[in-house]
Amino acid sequence: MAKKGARDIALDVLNRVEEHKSYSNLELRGVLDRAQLSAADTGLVTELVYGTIQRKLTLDHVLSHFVGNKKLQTWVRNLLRLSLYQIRFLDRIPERAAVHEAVEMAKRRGHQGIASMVNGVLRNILRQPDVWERLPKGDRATQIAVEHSHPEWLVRQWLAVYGEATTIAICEANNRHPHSSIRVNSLKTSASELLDKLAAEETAARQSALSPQAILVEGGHAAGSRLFREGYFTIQDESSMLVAPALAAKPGMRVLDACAAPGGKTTHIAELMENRGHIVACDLHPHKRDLIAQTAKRLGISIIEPITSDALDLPDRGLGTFDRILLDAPCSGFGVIRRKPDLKWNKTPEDVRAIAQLQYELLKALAPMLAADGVLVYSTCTIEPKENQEIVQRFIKEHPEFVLDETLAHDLPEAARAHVDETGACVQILPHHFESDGFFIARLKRKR
Ligand SMILES: C[S@@+](CC[C@H](N)C(=O)[O-])C[C@H]1O[C@@H](n2cnc3c(N)ncnc32)[C@H](O)[C@@H]1O
Repeated sequence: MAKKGARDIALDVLNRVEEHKSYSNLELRGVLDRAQLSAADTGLVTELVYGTIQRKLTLDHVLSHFVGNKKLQTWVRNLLRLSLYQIRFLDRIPERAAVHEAVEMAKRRGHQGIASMVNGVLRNILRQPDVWERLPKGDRATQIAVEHSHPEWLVRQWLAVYGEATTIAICEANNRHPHSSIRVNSLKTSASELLDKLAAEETAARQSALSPQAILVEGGHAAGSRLFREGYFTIQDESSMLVAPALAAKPGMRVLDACAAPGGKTTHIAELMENRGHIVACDLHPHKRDLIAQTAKRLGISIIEPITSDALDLPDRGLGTFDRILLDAPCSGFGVIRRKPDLKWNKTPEDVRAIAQLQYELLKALAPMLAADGVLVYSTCTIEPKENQEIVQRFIKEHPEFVLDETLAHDLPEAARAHVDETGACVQILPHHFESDGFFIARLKRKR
């Protein structure tokens, strides 16, 4: 059988994601592992899958003018979306090539009738480029949702919280390519030394504007490199690198990281503690315990004790109190839509309500484990106030022994300080601020 090309493989992934309601990153990884493509084709398949999912609503809106209410088979709809994505959003693929390829794929997978329909629809769209500017009937929320391809309920929610300009900026940032960033292992090297080492290996890299510990790298192959294997760095988003400094843990302290896997922040905390003290790193899922242990070993860290437990049960495990507690809570993930485009289509307002309830329960359960004068950091990779500011405000109200720590800015890098809110204790990074993940961090203190 002839080897499948990049577009065929991308179409297979899109079909599987839709038919099995599965995650595109998992489907993609499985297919790419088996297909053994060149680096260029791997990049193209990834771009086609993520891009088509990311822009789905815009593509469907344009298609609706040409196919009306016609019921299309899943693969035919996905083929049209995939081809339109290339035509509209990828400069490097000539329009004719995209149409030709789509027609050939339709012939191979279906029959001449489907191929003619695909040909007709795509050529009609090419003849009417102004169709991309035709907004749907409805209010601004409907229009922004279609133009920037986000679910309408989410756009409505963001409009109410952030206003129109910021909502559009968030949506646009979500549709751009994420940077790849790495965190320098300060136990082993410095940012400038690592930049030299990367240059010697001809990896294009530059210092991040957000975090002094972050380096932006081109290409996304960092995990396969010798420097990674030897523990010089960790792959982590720049915004996520603000959390460990916010905890302000000092060498020798006892620290609890309650939702720790895969250990990105736990290992960062250990590096800032100069690998002195003790960190209990808890996660619900037994298989994730090994991930934390492996990462710690690779980085040369010995102070992390990974454990498996529901964080809600931790107070009953006789662990004593801690000087610092991090709750990097499970969340809707709406700050990382750039990396996981399926998220925005799969999550519902009910999911947000349910996860907010769990977040509050976790915070409440961990509170008694913090020593007097201790610091608790609550963080999420979402931009939903229901999972962020509202949780923290409710917690403070119901726990008079805690206060918001208004000195958070002291422990944040200069660039992030402008985004600390009026309480002085919370920071919300939005995806367009630094082209990094949307992240929320709050710092609370237990009174003496
Ligand atoms: C946002 S992720 C943590 C990321 C991690 N802090 C890092 O920086 O690598 C949330 C984690 O919480 C875990 N989790 C979810 N519910 C939990 C619970 N009830 N108790 C403990 N861990 C939980 C998930 O398995 C997931 O690994």
